[in-house]
Amino acid sequence: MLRQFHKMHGLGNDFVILDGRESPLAMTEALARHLADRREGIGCDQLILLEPSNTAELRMRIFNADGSEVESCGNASRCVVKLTGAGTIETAGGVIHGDVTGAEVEVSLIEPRFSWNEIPLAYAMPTDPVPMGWENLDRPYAVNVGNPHLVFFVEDLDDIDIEGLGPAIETDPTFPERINVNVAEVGDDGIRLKTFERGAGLTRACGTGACATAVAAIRARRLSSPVRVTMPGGTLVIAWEPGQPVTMRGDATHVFEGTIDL
Ligand SMILES: N[C@@H](CCC[C@H](N)C(=O)O)C(=O)O
Repeated sequence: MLRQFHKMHGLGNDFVILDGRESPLAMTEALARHLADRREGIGCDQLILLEPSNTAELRMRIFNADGSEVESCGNASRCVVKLTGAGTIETAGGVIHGDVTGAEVEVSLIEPRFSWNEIPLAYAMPTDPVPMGWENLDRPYAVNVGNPHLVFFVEDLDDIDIEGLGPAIETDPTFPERINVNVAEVGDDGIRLKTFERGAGLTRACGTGACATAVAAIRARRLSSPVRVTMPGGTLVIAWEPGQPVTMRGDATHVFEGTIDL
């Protein structure tokens, strides 16, 4: 069965996007993993499947490169807004609102959540910060912006072996649904950030990670909104006021389209 796909990225966080709105596609963990494979498939950090929605203009399902289906993806939602023109997108993590503003795309995610059972954590404990540590990373802030994030603030981002520490933190039993791991350095110009993504590893940028990190910094009164978050792939501008959804603005790039035999 031949299917058309689009390859897009947001700041180097890359996606294969399949449109199942008119001809449905039964996605499995194994098929998602195969398509995401950079040697034997097309290659991406996340596979995105578009489907019809009863509550928004379309539904977006998100599969990490390891095949796991997850709730939200900030960079992919900007790409889907750019590709389809949709102003509302249903995800398992809530409805996302989007708007193209010149070369950039702005999306508004859900109102962030902070309770231990909303992250979720395995046990009742504080989340601002979580009283835990892993080697030279400790006392992270836990934030759910549709998907679960930990945010570690450090003095020097370049001192941290995030690829070495990421897997143990992501899969720690404290996080029953695993977790995305963000390491952030606050500076005069905003935040420098690296994210070890659940199910995908170190990526060049993570939109929900940038949102969770900016929200944690604003809550801790280290910065005020809007916040520039610079990742290896580029910069996003994140805005948030307590009690409101968090918004993100940045590039979304179409790379190519093609056909694959499934
Ligand atoms: N790259 C994404 C987040 C993708 C999902 C994440 N790895 C998870 O498992 O929750 C983004 O731009 O937000």
